[in-house]
Amino acid sequence: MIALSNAGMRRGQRWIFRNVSFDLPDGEVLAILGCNGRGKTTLLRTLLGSLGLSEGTRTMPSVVGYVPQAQGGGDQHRCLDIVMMGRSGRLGLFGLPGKADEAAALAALATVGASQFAERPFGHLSGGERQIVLLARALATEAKVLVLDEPAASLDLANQDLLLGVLMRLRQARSHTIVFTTHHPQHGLILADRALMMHAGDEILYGPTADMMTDGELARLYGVPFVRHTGAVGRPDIVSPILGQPSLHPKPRTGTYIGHDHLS
Ligand SMILES: Nc1ncnc2c1ncn2[C@@H]1O[C@H](COP(=O)(O)OP(=O)(O)OP(=O)(O)O)[C@@H](O)[C@H]1O
Repeated sequence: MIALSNAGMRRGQRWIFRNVSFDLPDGEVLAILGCNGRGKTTLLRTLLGSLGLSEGTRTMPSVVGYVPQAQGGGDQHRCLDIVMMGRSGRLGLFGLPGKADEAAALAALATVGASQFAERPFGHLSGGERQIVLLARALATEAKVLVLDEPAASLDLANQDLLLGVLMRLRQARSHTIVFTTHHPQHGLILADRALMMHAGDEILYGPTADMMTDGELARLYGVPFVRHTGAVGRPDIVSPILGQPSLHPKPRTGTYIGHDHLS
């Protein structure tokens, strides 16, 4: 089980989030939703332990597979090397990766459908391709908990489908406990057993996805009304068996980006 209890994180005088409590059973998937700047990445980083909590407690295993938001660099490293870095936690202090580690890294690349990238420099890949390779690195850790920060953010529809397919298979196998943040509500509906919704004013809702991610709650979260389609064949919005059921769309409206500066 992974958990936060009455967790809060403050930067200076400003609370980034407060009153966050959840306990996610082994093998389940949690989606974290909220508007830009609501504190999702900060929450993940406190869950990972790379940022300390200002209040409350966390329960996490020591080894976690982490997929960060889009990452640059890596011109000097083949994708295989990047994925092999996921093995470092399994090596001793001065240990060097061996054939078994290379085999595990190649298997992880195959799992995400990215074997063709093994010899290519990581820095030469597109943002979406890098995201897929970073998922392979997380799988290569053999950690039972995966934490993904907006994993589909820079992926085109085909690669979203690929990524969701991999995560769906992990979910079906119940082999991993998975936490991910997303701006795609339909990804939460497709994948997650539970949802944590970060509303304005430190209002946190947590529970089974079907109870949390209602049209009304989503509309309240994002400040836009939602229309839900449930798998009608031939609709232009139905793009794949995975992405298409169900799909959610904000009702068309005029206007531009809305900021959500909810914090004092
Ligand atoms: N190092 C920092 N110092 C001070 N404030 C920070 C720092 N990092 C993030 N913040 C602030 O914390 C708030 C939450 O940021 P965070 O990145 O966690 O939000 P988010 O929900 O992940 O946003 P997005 O959906 O846009 O990725 C933001 O207002 C941000 O400006």
